[in-house]
Amino acid sequence: MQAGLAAVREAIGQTSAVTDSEIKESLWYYYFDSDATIAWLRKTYKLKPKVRGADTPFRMGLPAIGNIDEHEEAALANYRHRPGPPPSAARGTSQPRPQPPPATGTSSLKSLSALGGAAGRGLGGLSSRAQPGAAPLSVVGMALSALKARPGVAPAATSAGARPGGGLLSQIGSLSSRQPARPARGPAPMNFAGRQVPSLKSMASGTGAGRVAESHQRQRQAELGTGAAAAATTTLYAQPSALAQFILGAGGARSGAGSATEAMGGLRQEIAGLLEACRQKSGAKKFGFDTPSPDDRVLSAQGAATGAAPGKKPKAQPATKGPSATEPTKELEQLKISDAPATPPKRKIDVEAEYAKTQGEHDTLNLVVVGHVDAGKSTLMGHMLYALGQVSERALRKLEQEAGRIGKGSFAYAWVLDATDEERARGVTMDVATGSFATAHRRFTILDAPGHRDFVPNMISGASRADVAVLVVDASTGGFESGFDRGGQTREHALLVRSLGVSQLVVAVNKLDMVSWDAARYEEVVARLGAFLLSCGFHKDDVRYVPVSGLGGVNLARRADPGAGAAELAAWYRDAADPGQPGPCLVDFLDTFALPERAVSRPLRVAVSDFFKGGGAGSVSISGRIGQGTVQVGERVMLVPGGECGVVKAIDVDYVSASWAVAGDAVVLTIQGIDIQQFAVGAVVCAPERPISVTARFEAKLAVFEPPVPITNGFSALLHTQSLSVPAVVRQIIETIDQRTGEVLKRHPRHIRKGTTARVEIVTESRVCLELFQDARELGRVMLRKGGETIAAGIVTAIRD
Ligand SMILES: Nc1nc2c(ncn2[C@@H]2O[C@H](COP(=O)(O)OP(=O)(O)OP(=O)(O)O)[C@@H](O)[C@H]2O)c(=O)[nH]1
Repeated sequence: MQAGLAAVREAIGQTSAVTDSEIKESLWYYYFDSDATIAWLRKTYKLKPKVRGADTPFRMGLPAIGNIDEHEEAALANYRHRPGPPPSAARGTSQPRPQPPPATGTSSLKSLSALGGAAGRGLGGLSSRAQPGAAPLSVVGMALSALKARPGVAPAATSAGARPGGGLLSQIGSLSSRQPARPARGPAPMNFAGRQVPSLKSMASGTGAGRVAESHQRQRQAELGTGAAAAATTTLYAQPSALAQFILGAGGARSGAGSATEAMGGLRQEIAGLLEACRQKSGAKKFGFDTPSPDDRVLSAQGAATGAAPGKKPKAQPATKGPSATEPTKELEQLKISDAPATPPKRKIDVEAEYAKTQGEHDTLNLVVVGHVDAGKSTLMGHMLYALGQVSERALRKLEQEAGRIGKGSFAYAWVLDATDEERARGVTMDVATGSFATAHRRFTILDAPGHRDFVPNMISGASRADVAVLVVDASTGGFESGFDRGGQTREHALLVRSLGVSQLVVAVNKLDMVSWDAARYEEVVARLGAFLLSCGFHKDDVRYVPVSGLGGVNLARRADPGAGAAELAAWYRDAADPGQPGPCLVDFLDTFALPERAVSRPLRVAVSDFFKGGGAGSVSISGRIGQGTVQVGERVMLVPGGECGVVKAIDVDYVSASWAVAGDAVVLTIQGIDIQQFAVGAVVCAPERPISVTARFEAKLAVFEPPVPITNGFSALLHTQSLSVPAVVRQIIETIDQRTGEVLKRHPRHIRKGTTARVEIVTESRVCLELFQDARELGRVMLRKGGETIAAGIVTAIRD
């Protein structure tokens, strides 16, 4: 603690704004991660870094990742820990505490079910895969909605800030109970390699984080080879924790691994002694091994079921006939290492065949809604859902009353999607909200992304799950300009969605009521945006423009909407094919989006965008989008990193329980058999026979946008992939490339500037799940951000380490 205090003090300087006890408390809260503590303190107390980058230590043998600025620090603090308030915030200290970092970095699945509309009841098209007898809104979906909708409740993390009661035992209890309580909402504490640090308890018991350490250790041993295995084993143990020091005494804590092991041995003996005393007191008999064990009984029952002689185990081979320790068996000799992928196990349902039967029957598209802050995204979507009958009249009236009560009446429609208290009080979307609706030929899952620049990482998380996008622009005087000019999110969001593989876009030119439905203003916005979107890589034919008013509900769900302003619009906005008719509305355009091809035959990949305890004891529910492959109830899946396997107990597709799901579906998977501490945002649920690669060094082809300074070797930035962000360094610029021809322009240039395409080698601070773009498009895309701006985006071309 003292060392951590000194390090943090050193980094933030001798300021009287932060007391030692606050630093200690923050350190404790962040599990002694000095980086996160420093980032949080700086952000909260608005402290300037003493020496830029001095507190960002050298990790994993990479070039020092310096120059991380406050945006990145804040983003990192959020992404690494996604914290709730530090314990003292909940306890109530004498001094008013600043607000903790917001819990961002997750997508929030805000169900529309609570609104009483059809959304919560689910839509057609899933009937063929619905679980027999399934409730329309599954338990998981409802639990999820209830948990997320509850104000200020972070699922499964409610005890994190609880003040332990008095007494030594309760304090010890609280020490151990804090650890599992937090990861329900966020990842387990990480060491410098981004790996989960095992607690003493779990190391001793071989459960939870202990298993993480073991599996990482195994992985590390495999990486290093047998010779280095012993060294790897010792280096993986961290300093004894406060709990360890308490149990083992200060000597044990001080004197390193050897005496800690001895002390553990002593502790085990004491525990064994205590157990024996308990056994004697309770009168329980020691198991003598002269009667059938519980295992024997199970085997015997299985034998009976399969027709084998009940109670008989398979006969052991006489020792003389068996192979000696040095003599390989024939079977062993025949074993060969093969490059061919392992054959996937036989599954109960032929999901591909089932999917083929349902194709065309209301295909689902994931629709991300993006645009500058306050462009009117949530209002537009909320009003459209209401117009489509997804939100009941009663629910809307309630929202109007509630919004009016705090003087935010104009946000009533936005509140359909902005469901948290903080979002409503601030009038700003902070997290990705989801909902679903159907048009005549399509089903949509909405991902309403935040527009504020502070929440761009959340926007990336939403957009990385999208097939198609709606870009909302504010056409009011000055409104369009503030979003479109440098620093506005209209440009950044458009670039990001395109870089994330979205090629079909509808631009909703919103708030036209504020310029009296001026056709010239509409044309001006379309012309300026059109040129920019082409430069982002959108094809002219894949971009549609629609004049609307989200607040007035004009031109959203019907062409001839009766809303105020509809007549003015109809005066100049006509159907190109039939000028006698008003022009197409927003829903008309959404209904004509082409369906992207789904990679159903590829190995399963679901990037975890959120996770929580749910679905019964020992189960964890994860939300995410199936990037590729298929999944069915009862199937074995692997979580990477970690490599632990579990079984899928339940699947929810758009809040409806289903027995299978395919690439493109936004799902909640309930998985049994993997400890919650293994889960983290950015982990990937995979097919066990073809897991995704985990890397800290790879090559990417990058398109450079507008970096504040040219990118050189050693340039540091934040790397974003799916819902994950991690510090990274451009280790080497390999070559610049002609974007059109692919021809190499220059090898090893000293820097790359705006508009360049280049192949670079990137190293990341911790290992991330990535795949070659050619193998898995979803997980083969990366983005670099610095100073709160996206500076480059690209695809993974080679995995090095
Ligand atoms: N006059 C007018 N006001 C609108 C319109 N659409 C939205 N607004 C107002 O614009 C403000 C912002 O609306 P939101 O829907 O919260 O904007 P947003 O883009 O979702 O905001 P973030 O998600 O926080 O970026 C609210 O006061 C709305 O009432 C419109 O068509 N006309």
